[in-house]
Amino acid sequence: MSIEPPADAAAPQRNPKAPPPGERTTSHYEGCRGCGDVPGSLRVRSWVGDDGVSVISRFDVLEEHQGAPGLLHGGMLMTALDDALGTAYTQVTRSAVTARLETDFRRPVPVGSTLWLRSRVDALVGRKIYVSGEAHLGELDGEVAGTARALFLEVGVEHFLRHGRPEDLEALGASREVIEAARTAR
Ligand SMILES: CCCCCCCCCCCC(=O)SCCNC(=O)CCNC(=O)[C@H](O)C(C)(C)COP(=O)(O)OP(=O)(O)OC[C@H]1O[C@@H](n2cnc3c(N)ncnc32)[C@H](O)[C@@H]1OP(=O)(O)O
Repeated sequence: MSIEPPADAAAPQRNPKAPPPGERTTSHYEGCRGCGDVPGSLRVRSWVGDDGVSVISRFDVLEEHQGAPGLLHGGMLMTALDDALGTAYTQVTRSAVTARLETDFRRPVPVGSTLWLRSRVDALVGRKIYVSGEAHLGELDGEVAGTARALFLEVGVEHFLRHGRPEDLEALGASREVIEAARTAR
């Protein structure tokens, strides 16, 4: 299935409720292994870019992220890119999940390096959010280590109620009534 946005797609507009340029974005979910502050998380941190739509993210590559000796695991890079792209869409629209993620691995990434990722929404068509990003070695205009394009699809809280574990919804601030309703519906 294609993730090429239609040529006539409207340019994405910044959500007026999104944080301003330069501000740190909040983790989209505290339990997230991409950006949450929990054991096993890649601890990707993101800030709103100067244009108010793109997002800059930082990923420090540690021992536990290795795939080949001394080098970052490709799946970890995909996780970081998924997370960064999944943060970029929050500048434009409400919750969404990754339907497709395409990644090109351009350079090996040594343990001990820092990756700086830049991501943005390219187009918004109905529920479809077309997002892309790059991971740069060492600095924001450093060598490109990987690139990604993704299609996210907007979903409502019912997606998480239907497919997730109701007890985890407490972390999202869902009320006891909502959680009980989710338990009953399963
Ligand atoms: C509370 C706050 C928490 C906020 C939490 C935020 C989470 C972000 C976390 C970081 C990112 C993640 O890890 S997210 C986790 C990983 N992803 C997932 O678990 C998603 C699993 N997949 C799904 O649940 C489903 O497949 C969906 C929701 C993605 C799509 O299902 P659907 O809603 O029924 O939509 P569907 O009818 O299939 O497709 C709608 C349109 O999109 C197109 N489409 C669908 N999939 C694809 C695809 N892979 N590639 C191309 N196109 C596609 C279809 O052709 C169709 O086009 P047309 O016919 O209309 O033209």
